[in-house]
Amino acid sequence: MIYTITLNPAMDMTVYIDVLKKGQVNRSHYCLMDAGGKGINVSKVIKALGGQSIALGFLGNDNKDWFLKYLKDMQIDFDFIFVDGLTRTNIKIVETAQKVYTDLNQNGFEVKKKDISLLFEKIDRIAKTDDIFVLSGSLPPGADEDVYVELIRMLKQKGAKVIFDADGKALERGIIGKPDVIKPNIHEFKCLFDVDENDLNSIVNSARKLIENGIKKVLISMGAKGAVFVTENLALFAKAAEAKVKSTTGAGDSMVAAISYGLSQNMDDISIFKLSLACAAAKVSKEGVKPPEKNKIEEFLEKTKLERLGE
Ligand SMILES: Nc1ncnc2c1ncn2[C@@H]1O[C@H](COP(=O)(O)OP(=O)(O)O)[C@@H](O)[C@H]1O
Ligand SMILES: O=P(O)(O)OC[C@H]1O[C@](O)(COP(=O)(O)O)[C@@H](O)[C@@H]1O
Repeated sequence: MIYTITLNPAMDMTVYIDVLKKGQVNRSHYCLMDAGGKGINVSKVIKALGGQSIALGFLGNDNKDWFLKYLKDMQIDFDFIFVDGLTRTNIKIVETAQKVYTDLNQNGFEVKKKDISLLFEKIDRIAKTDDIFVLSGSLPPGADEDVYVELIRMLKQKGAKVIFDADGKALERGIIGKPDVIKPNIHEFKCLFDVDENDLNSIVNSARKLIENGIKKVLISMGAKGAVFVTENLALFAKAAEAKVKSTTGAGDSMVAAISYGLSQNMDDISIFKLSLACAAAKVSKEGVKPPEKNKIEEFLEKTKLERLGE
């Protein structure tokens, strides 16, 4: 089974506006609301691919009804721990004139020690050998910065596979637990290594250091510039597919969904990378944080071209 863990979910409000004028009253001509947060988006795209996952993590008690209905309508299974307060609302501003995408993410509800204990107990109870766990997104206030490394160690001890996607300190600490796969975007990767984002070889060399330390696969996404995938035996690059971009939110999560689905289907690394690129391209073609359709993913899959690096 694939489990996604979202410790800091979000209601994503995507606001479409021609141009955002700072310091003025702005009026949006179109607005969409989606249940989001990294693992939740991963679960949505796994569903679109025809797979199954269970969404775990925390959810705020005060606005849980809307969130749960959204997931039920999408036929996504979940088993959350409810905490005091509201699940945050994250605002995604799409400026249609210049195609500028701006995110305004909140901190989120505060979790208590007892919430964290319940999470560890639940995961300890659930996790079995060969399960796939996706751990992704920011840590909510109150969560110790070592929560991810501890979860990863526990899951690996049980023989589960771990895919990890986080930012800043959470990423820095989390990789100490040696997750099987990580998917930083280039900005997150640059917090780990001082690389020149235009020099693909320097990115590959740095990713190899993580592989030497026990991480098996590293996918570095680079927005509109494409992505690099490094494993023990491979280093690949692909340009981003030409897509009519309607929202970039959830593009990275779609790649994580493709990796977890691919691993669950025993796909080889090349197929996993291609599927990641196709899912991301199909996602950016959708408005708000709606998951892509399977036929769109398949269309992009046919067009995906890879280049080998470092040979
Ligand atoms: N503006 C864009 N145009 C085309 N593809 C994009 C665009 N933004 C993202 N993508 C695709 O989505 C992938 C993930 O996007 P990225 O922004 O790097 O991840 P994250 O959402 O984690 O920050 C990219 O590698 C690319 O394939
Ligand atoms: O937990 P964080 O880092 O604040 O990120 C949460 C945000 O990221 C998203 O999961 C989108 O992530 P990506 O664009 O990186 O795929 C949103 O749904 C959510 O608002």
